[in-house]
Amino acid sequence: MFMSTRSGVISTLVELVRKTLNHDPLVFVNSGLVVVGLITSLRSAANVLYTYAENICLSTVHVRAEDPLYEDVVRWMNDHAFRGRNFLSVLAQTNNNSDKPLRCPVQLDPDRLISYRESEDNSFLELKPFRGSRLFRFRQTWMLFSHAANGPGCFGPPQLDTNPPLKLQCLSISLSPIKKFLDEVRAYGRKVSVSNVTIYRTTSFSPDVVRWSSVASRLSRDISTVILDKQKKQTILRDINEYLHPHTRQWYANHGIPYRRGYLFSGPPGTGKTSLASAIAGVFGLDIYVLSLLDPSMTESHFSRLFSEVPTRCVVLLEDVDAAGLNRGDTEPGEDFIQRSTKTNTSVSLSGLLNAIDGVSSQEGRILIMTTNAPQQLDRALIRPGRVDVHIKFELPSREELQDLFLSMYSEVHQNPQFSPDEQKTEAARLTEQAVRFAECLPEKQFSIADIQGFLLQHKRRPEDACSQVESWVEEMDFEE
Ligand SMILES: Nc1ncnc2c1ncn2[C@@H]1O[C@H](COP(=O)(O)OP(=O)(O)OP(=O)(O)O)[C@@H](O)[C@H]1O
Repeated sequence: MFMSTRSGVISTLVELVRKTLNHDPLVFVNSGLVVVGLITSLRSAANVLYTYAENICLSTVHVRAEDPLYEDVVRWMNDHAFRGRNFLSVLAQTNNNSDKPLRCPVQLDPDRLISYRESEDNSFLELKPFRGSRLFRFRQTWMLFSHAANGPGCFGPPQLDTNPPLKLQCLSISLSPIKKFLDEVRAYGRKVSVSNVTIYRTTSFSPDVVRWSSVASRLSRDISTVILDKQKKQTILRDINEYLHPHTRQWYANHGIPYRRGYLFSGPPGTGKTSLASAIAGVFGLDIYVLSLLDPSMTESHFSRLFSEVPTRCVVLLEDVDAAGLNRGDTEPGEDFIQRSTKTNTSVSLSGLLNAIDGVSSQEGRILIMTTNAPQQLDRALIRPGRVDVHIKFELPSREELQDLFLSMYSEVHQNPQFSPDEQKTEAARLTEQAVRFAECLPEKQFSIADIQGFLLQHKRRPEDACSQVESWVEEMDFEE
């Protein structure tokens, strides 16, 4: 009964369409089926052809997200192949890294507060091509750049926080066109970031996936702005200079010694350990890879993998190594000390740390800098030669260092280009005299440079105020302690 009603409705509908269009509707249905079939067959044929071509005449190079090359390729594509082209799917981001100085609406007047809401903002909106495939031409060769959204077969919004690898392809039986492209990309990356230091930190994408990601690219700190005993500064610079020299690498290889060098920077907080590490990276044109043993997402296997994934020449900065509490504890003679650790604040064991530093998979050519406030708490195994080759002790500043800090803070005062050379000389002499006075008002080896810098920052442009108020600041600080 129900069946006969339904077939009745269908035949009425077919009759209606036939009368309206003057054609048999089944012809449309059949034609539609043929078109769909054709499209499906063409797509499968294209897929087969593509796979075939990929195997025999398409060169393909994959670039993993954690490799520094990834950033270089993306930067090159944005600055060249994507420039001036319209894209419908882009990643919008606020770029705060502009080096352009903020134009100030009015002259600085200490008694007049300025609201910047209405003023020019030096951050800008960047729209970057994000995911998808783009065909572009590099030196007469067509190349395909692909940046997948999600894994194959996934629907939904793209995962913005995970970076799948990049794919570069070109129609060639040799990899040489892509290799040339990558050489160009690297050279461009070096040119753009010549005076910058890129800082990489670990990012946890999931409990199993912890990767290096670049978190900042900054103008490198001038080594002369780091206040440290000249002898110590020279020692470390000479040592690193010699270590990085290509002949040294060969020397290590000839003598069968693993090509690695480690430095320990110890001293009270705020004395310049991290500042020196970043200035060193700037001097030698290296990037910094920061690792923390206290990172809750850091397991022992992540730690050793990340250590082995850093590039050949870079600074690996392991900050506050003492804070992890890694040491062997009190051991009986002959006891396997590495297994017996005292209570720690990290899931990386002492043996895991030692293995990462100089195990077989540890990267050669890198510079390891460990910083600590309490070197006496470090296990001897961690700081033995081979793991720590040079120990630089940072101290609270001496009188001479206090003067250096003062002069470095107010260097623009006498270098003012509006002064004649004679005026500059007079100003320089006055500043030196103020620096001596300032340093005499401060007790030696009591405050850290960070403390004193904090005070000087309150008088950025007025060295005479810093001189006249430093005594009361010392009294205040003594009282607080
Ligand atoms: N020796 C120094 N020369 C120049 N600036 C310094 C020096 N020491 C500290 N500072 C200033 O103090 C601040 C903190 O310095 P930094 O982070 O390098 O100290 P640190 O010794 O690494 O401290 P912590 O042990 O707490 O990590 C920075 O702004 C830095 O400019």
